[in-house]
Formats: sequence, structure tokens, C-alpha cells
Amino acid sequence: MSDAQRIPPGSATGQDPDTSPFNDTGPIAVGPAAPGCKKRDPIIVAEGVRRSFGALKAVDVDHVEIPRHKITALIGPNGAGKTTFFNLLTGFDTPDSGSWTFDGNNLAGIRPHRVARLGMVRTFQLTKVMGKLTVIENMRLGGADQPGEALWRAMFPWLWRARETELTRTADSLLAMFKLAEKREDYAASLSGGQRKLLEMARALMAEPRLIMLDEPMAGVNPALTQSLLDHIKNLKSTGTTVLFVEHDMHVVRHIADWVIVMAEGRVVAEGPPKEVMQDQAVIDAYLGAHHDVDLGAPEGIALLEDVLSEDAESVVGTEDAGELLTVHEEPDTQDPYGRQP
Ligand SMILES: Nc1ncnc2c1ncn2[C@@H]1O[C@H](COP(=O)(O)OP(=O)(O)OP(=O)(O)O)[C@@H](O)[C@H]1O
Repeated sequence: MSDAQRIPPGSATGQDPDTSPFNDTGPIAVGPAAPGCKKRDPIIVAEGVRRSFGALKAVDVDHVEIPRHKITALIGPNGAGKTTFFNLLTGFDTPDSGSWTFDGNNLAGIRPHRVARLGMVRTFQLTKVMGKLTVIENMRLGGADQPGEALWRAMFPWLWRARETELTRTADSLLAMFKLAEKREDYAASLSGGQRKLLEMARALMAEPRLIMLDEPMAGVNPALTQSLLDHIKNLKSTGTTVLFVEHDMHVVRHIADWVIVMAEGRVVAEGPPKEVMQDQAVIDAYLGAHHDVDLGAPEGIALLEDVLSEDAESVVGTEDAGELLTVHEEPDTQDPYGRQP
């Protein structure tokens, strides 16, 4: 299925992720899963991407492909190079060598705002919302910037007003979905850490990305919001948006990821479907470390790991919000924020 058939993210509420046309369940990889394996339909293809800081090889990726219309988790121990890899792919940092394409476009050397305009948008581990702007002002800033917009605005102010009205309608619809409507006029600085994460994700969706990259979306999010954030991520996939996210909470990874890529010391050491990856010896050695004796292939092993994770303040495991993801959403939002008729 092509990206042209995508549904804008803001209009996803009420759609059942399990019946979405984008939920094709065929194999993701061509052949067996292995580090650097080829995908049937990759949206990102990265080749020989390396970045060192002094003697430290922070990223040393030979080849990796990110599958289109899937949720891919990038996991690995602290310092594995995950955020640096995100920074490189999105133009926030420059590699020593390497190339990568997004939907066939070569992105090496392309600056972050142009990467975003091409449809690849990211959020940050430490949110970058503008504290001195209100929530709605932050949202409007995220709207996809149209070519020649400044000129447009100066010469045809009435056209700009129409565009601003459209942006505001989209923003309000996304704020409602992310349960931030009541905070619309508040300064972003007054939001909790978790609410800022939601705002950053909602703002990223204003650009109607084809790929959204989320750096630790759950960190700092209160358990009451975690479930709805997980639902939003699943919903994005059902609208045809590809998701790549960095996450430490294995419970989250296991529940929402279609594919997992494991990094350690800058390299891709394993990849595959979540269940398989969590039984991989390289992952157990590199990532699960102290819990290497836990058998993740057995229910007892998983229960034991969940006990360990439940002691982690950021984990939803063991909280009342843990459990299966909701696939039925409260009130379907019949208003399309992009103004289209059903
Ligand atoms: N600007 C920088 N200058 C020097 N070293 C850096 C810089 N950015 C990252 N590093 C180092 O590169 C390595 C990879 O860091 P990175 O933040 O990408 O890891 P990570 O996998 O995202 O870790 P975490 O899970 O803790 O966020 C680390 O050893 C880090 O200290």
C-alpha cells in the first residue's frame, strides 16, 4: 500500500487499529531476521553510518532498514548510540561517513527543517516545546510549512488567514485527541513533563509526517496517560504513518512494536519481531545484562522480568494501567481535522 493512501494522523480517532488496511501481517523482512537484514518495503535505508566522539564510536551502523507502515522499536543499553543515530538521520548531527535515504530521497547533508518538510519528523528525549508560548501557539508552529509561505502571507493576507484557520482546526482536533484541550491557552512551561511529551507528539503530527521518530515517548509520562499514549502510537500505524521509537520499557516494546532493532556500542546487534529478539543471546548479553539468567521464552521468565521492571518508576508494568491495549476508543471523533468530508 502506498503512502498516497495515508489518512492524516489527526483523523484517526475511532478507527480500529486491527482492521486498518495498513495492518498487513505479511513478513517484514526478506528472508530470516538478522542484523542489517533487508525489508520487503523499507522507508529508511541507511548504509555505513558512523559517528565518533574522539575515540568513542557512538554510531557504527553497517546497514539498517526501517520497514514502512510498521512500528519499529530501537532498543539498547544506555550509551548504545540510539539518540545519536536519531540525530544523524534527522540532520541534527553530521556523520563522519555514510548515507541514508528516506522514501528514496537521499538525506545525507539535509538540514532538519527540510527533513521535516519531506515527511520525517521527530520528538526529543528532553522535550523541546516552547515554554513561553501557549499550547495552541506551540501547535500552530508545528504546522507543515508551505513553500513560499512568507511571501504568500505578505501578498495575500486573506489566503494566510484561511490557512491559519485550517491549522487551528487541526491543532484543536489533535489537542482533543491528546487530552490537552483544556490546556489550550496555558503556557507550555506550566505543563507536567508527561503533558509536554504529549504536546510534542501532537505538535509533530501537525506536519502530517509519513514517519514519526519518538525518542523515549513514555519516559516521565504518568501511568494514567501511558495507556492513551500507547493507543495514539498504535493509531498512527493504522493511519499509515510509520513509527520508529526509542524505548527502555520492554513491556511497551513487547506490546506495540512490530519489529525491534537492538543497538549496543553503536552497532546493530540484533533485529526481529519482539518475541524472537527478546530470546536472542546477543540481546540478553548486551541489553538485559544483569537479568541474563531470565528465560524470556518462558512465561515464568517474562513474569520475573516484569517484576524487575515494575520496580522501575517509569515502567507501566504492575500498575493499574498495565494490560492489553484498548482497540475501542471512547467517542469517535467525526470531525476530520483536515476538513475533508467523509
Ligand atoms: N555530543 C557528544 N559529545 C561527546 N559524546 C557524546 C555526544 N553525544 C553522545 N555522546 C556519547 O555517545 C554515546 C552514545 O550516546 P547516545 O546518547 O546516542 O546513546 P543512547 O543509546 O541514546 O543512550 P540513552 O539510552 O542513555 O539515551 C555515549 O557514550 C555518549 O556519551
